[in-house]
Amino acid sequence: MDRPDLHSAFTKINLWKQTQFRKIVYLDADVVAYRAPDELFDLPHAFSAAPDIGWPDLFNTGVMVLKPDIGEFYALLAMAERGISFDGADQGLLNLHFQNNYNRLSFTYNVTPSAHYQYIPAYRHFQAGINMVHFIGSDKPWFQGRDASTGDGPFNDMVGRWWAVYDRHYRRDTNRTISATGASHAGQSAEKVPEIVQHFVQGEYRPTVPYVVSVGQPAPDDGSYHGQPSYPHQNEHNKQHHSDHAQSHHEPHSQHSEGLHAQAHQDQGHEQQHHHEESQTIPQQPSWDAQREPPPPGSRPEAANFPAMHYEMSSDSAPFVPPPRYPSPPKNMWYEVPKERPAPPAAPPKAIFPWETHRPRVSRVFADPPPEPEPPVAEQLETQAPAERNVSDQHPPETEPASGSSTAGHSSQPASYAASPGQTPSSDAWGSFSNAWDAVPQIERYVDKLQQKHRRTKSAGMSLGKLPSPSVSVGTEGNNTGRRSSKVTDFPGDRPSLPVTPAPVRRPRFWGGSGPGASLGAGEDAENNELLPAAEGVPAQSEWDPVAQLQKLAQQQSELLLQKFSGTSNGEQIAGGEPSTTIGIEGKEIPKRPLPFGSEDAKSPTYVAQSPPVHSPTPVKPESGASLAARLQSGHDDSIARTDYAASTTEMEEPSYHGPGAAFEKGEDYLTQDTPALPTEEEQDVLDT
Ligand SMILES: O=c1ccn([C@@H]2O[C@H](COP(=O)(O)OP(=O)(O)O[C@H]3O[C@H](CO)[C@@H](O)[C@H](O)[C@H]3O)[C@@H](O)[C@H]2O)c(=O)[nH]1
Ligand SMILES: [Mn+2]
Repeated sequence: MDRPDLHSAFTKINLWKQTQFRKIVYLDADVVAYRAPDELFDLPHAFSAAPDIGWPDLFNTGVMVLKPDIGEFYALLAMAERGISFDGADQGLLNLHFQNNYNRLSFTYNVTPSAHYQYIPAYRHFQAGINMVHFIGSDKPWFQGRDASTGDGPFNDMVGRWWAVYDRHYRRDTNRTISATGASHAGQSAEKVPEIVQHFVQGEYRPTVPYVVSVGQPAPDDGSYHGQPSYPHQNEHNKQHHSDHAQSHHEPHSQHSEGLHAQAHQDQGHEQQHHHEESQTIPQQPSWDAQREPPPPGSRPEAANFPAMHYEMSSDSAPFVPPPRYPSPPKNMWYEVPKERPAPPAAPPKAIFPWETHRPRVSRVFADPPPEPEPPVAEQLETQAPAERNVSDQHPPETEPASGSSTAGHSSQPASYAASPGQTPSSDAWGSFSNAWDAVPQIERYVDKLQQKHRRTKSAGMSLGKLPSPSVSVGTEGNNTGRRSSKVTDFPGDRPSLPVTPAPVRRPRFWGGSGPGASLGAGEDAENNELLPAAEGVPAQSEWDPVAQLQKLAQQQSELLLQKFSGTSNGEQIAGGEPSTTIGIEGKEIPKRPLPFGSEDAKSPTYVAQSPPVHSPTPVKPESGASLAARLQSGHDDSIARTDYAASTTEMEEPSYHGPGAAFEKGEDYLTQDTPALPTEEEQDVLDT
């Protein structure tokens, strides 16, 4: 940050080893307290801090409430020794350590003004509740001098408060007469401002603007600062300040019941307590200008209802003597030093399917998309993976293989497309766009011929483009048998009228896995279905009992097949290069075998009984919502990822603890394996020598 002045900021971690204290409220030296934030000591949290204005996901380390903890200390020390901090100072270190596991304090405990503060309405809204102000950055008020921050605005308001505190403690008008009644300051003038103060408060001792004696402002008798500035420009400043702060500096809980009388609150002399230097005005009442008039007769005593808390600066002049030694790290302490930067995003997943690496480049653009996509080119077909073919009856032709493509090689021309009449776009589709080929009569004739052929094929009851039955795939694409055979809802003939594909859903693995019985009605289709809209007329998922439907289908299929294949053997020939299409289909009946062990009573997770309420999916293995959620989030568990959570009403439990790491999970033990503890001091000595 180019802040060499922060060279010692890491020493803040010593706060955590002050275990003689139950709780520490730490304030940066550049914090000014508008009131004493006593309540912070009662926070139950181990660590609290307020958001940082520069990056509000972070906390600012200028105000911290912490429970000293020797374990935390050694953890922080381990980081500090490695220089782990994204800003080179304590804020970068502590934010890495506590990350999001901190109790967020209200911003009013660490209001960090800046000269370019944008959110003035918020400041105006909340300013009455400000507890502490923190002058972050290198431009501290004492370097800038009091002339640097005059005028209206939140920043100058707050800088003015800092000077008010400064003046109360250090103002010595040695060579300046502040007012006509300056004689009352004679006693003070004799005192010397400590050199160190003069050194730091450069703005005060090397003023850029000559001070002008102000006449006519009565100086307070006790010499304390009463918000009545002594210099003309300060007067200006404070008048604005005054009006800005109307009704703004009441101590939040104090009752000003006698509000009928505007009051000038006497400052209590301690900045931590009450800064009612400004005359308070109650807006609905005619205001009394404390600077010009005496208090109205009969007004109540000023500040009569203020709490009588009193804070003294410590008068203990004994220097701090650290204890001879601090406790060693706790036994079995396990601490994983957090990574300074988040891990770089994982590389894109490795390509599995051929089309991921050989994706054809899109070269044609149509102004209006045709009703049906253009036919695929042969090269594309050859790279189609079998898994995609399973849904050839649902995918647009673009991603759909022609059946002929399985006999790869002869399909490097449009003919291969036409060999799949099932996918020939309608003539309407062709009419909606044109290309150079349309003018070539030979091509037109060729297409006509194909279409005739297609019609014949159709009438013969064979749909060439459809997926073969399980046994077919054995004959055509041996290595893909497993995948293709999982499809039981494809029929060599017309599709049955039964609704077989309900609204697209994800299905869990246990329903559709690779086991022989489990392949019924699931498999890859579920994934592919996701991309597709629900078909019209298809029943809602909730009404669809796959077990019943599949049995019905199995029966219908056998009947259908028996019917078809008893008479139309030429269907195979028309199939164009797939002579084995029907072999094995006959007599192939989906057996009524039992469901896989353990899932006998299982309903499809997407099947919902007709009676409310809706139930969540029934996993094979019962699992708590929280761990489900965790696995779901991690994205590692495929079976979870495929579960239909949209239908689930399971309440996801929020983890109750966000500790720094798994080893610190609440209620759990440390990792079973011991990580070597930090060396003891004796060991360190040996190591050092
Ligand atoms: O010579 C020094 C310098 C700093 N400090 C102490 O260290 C604190 C931090 O320095 P400061 O100048 O206040 O830093 P900020 O400008 O407030 O910068 C931000 O960044 C710092 C480094 O991360 C954090 O310590 C601060 O809390 C955070 O507000 C000071 O308040 C002092 O308490 C000293 O005691 N002596
Ligand atoms: Mn600071």
